[in-house]
Amino acid sequence: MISRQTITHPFNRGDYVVGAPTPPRWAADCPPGAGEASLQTAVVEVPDTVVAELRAVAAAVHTDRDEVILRTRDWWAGTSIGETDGNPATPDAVIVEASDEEQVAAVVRVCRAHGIPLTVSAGRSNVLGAALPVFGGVVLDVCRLNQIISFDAESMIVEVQAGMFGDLFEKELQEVHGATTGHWPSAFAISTVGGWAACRGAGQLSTRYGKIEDMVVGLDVVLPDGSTASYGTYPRAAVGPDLRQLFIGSEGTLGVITRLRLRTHRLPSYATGLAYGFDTFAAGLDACREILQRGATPAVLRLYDAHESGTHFGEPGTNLLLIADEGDPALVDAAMAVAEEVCGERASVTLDGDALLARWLDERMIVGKSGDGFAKGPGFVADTCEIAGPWSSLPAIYDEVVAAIEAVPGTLRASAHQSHAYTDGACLYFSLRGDVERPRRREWYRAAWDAANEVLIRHGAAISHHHGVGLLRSPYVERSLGSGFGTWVAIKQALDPTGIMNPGKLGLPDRFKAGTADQG
Ligand SMILES: Cc1cc2nc3c(=O)[nH]c(=O)nc-3n(C[C@H](O)[C@H](O)[C@H](O)COP(=O)(O)OP(=O)(O)OC[C@H]3O[C@@H](n4cnc5c(N)ncnc54)[C@H](O)[C@@H]3O)c2cc1C
Repeated sequence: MISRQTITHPFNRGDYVVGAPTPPRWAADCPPGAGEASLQTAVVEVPDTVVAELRAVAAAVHTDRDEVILRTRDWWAGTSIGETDGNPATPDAVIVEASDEEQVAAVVRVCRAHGIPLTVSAGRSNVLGAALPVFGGVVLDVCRLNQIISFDAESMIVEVQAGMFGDLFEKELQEVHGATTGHWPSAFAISTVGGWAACRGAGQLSTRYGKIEDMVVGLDVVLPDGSTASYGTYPRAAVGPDLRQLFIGSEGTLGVITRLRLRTHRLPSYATGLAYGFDTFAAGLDACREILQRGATPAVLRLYDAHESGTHFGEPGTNLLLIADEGDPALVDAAMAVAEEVCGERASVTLDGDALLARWLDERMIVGKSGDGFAKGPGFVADTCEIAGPWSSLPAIYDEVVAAIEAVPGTLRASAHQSHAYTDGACLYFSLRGDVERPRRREWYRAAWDAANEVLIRHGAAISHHHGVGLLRSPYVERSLGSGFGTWVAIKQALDPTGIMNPGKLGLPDRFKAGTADQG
């Protein structure tokens, strides 16, 4: 029901490009700037002879500066800050489009042979600068790898190429095969299946269906040496560590994902919803914990703090919890009965679940809501920061992150909702907005992120739950991983000894010019 609605509801109100990257909102009024690069230093130029080699093996190659600017823009706030001042993020690169796995491998081999940085690019919907070629080189666009290859109806496994956009993928999966992945990131129509895996993403119904790492049965990867490896065709294994998980979340630093095998589910036709209000955010979190720990996994379990209850639902006086489930009626009704019992004991008010679910269903894929309710002056910046921690720490993390961001001069407001829940903890999705003198936007932005991450690292929380790291969170990775960081560096060195794959990202040391790229 909720999954079906995702492809039948007109979420595309003329603002998504179908089957190709959708430019970020601000780009509509922002032609390519002629100023200096804002996020690129120590550029590795691609010699004409190498461009010729690339033309010989790939579907298309683009070198025009304006085209490079337009084809590298992403949805990161840090990119928009420079671009909207006429300083393009990464104007110096060569864009290479590949249309099949052999072309991907050939492009990787050319880059490897010449020591040229290679950054994979798909929907460019990431909010971290993850696909920006901060050291120039080659940007490998994989959006032409866009077909469903096969569907195993008995095992309910779909095999799909990595560059297929989410809306087209699910439409075919639902209409032709009667199945769904249940993976509904808010940006599902402007992102690709490979991008979901590369960033370790989460959909809105993850409490029922899991995150993308729970859905991947197998994947094919072109490794940094240009060879191809295939990982996994089975539900579980005990043949050493799970190598599939190495590439899920690797953000293009370990190879190019070309194909994925995903588990799918029967399309549900039954769904129901409930909504409650709580006096405090902590009381709402406690209800979520109890629902999960009693064994219920309602697909939607979203708790909004008082600010977001007001801006998203017109209920400012409470902390609103929206609960909904879809699937076999026997299971859905049982899960909802548990939720009703738990909230009946803890909530201060019962709200109109049907009406609030209908409102959420109508608006859930509309992008850019974190800035809702604020006058957007020339120095306005809005962003989101999703994290995960155990239930025992979440109320303190919520209070302290909000306080830390709001203590940064120029902050208008920080707020949060709980969006993905587990038996042991949950994801808190913070929104931060600032309004400062225009030249101070980047300074405010980094100070707000630094302040939030100090709290997260002190509490041992995951500094990202599903957006990933990219350029934005790179400065925090070493402290966040602590004694495990050395393992991560060793894996990178083993798989990519020449360091060509997406340098400057995921907190890894890079050989091009360590630490010089402005990290937004
Ligand atoms: C408004 C909005 C809402 C969002 N909501 C959600 C949400 O609900 N849940 C969620 O998880 N995310 C969300 N995102 C973030 C974003 O959509 C995801 O991270 C998405 O998975 C990125 O996919 P993409 O195809 O756009 O990848 P890109 O942005 O093109 O790339 C992202 C990173 O993955 C790498 N990469 C991409 N494809 C491959 C590949 N085939 N092989 C190797 N590396 C690759 C790139 O090099 C880069 O490092 C949202 C973004 C926006 C703008």
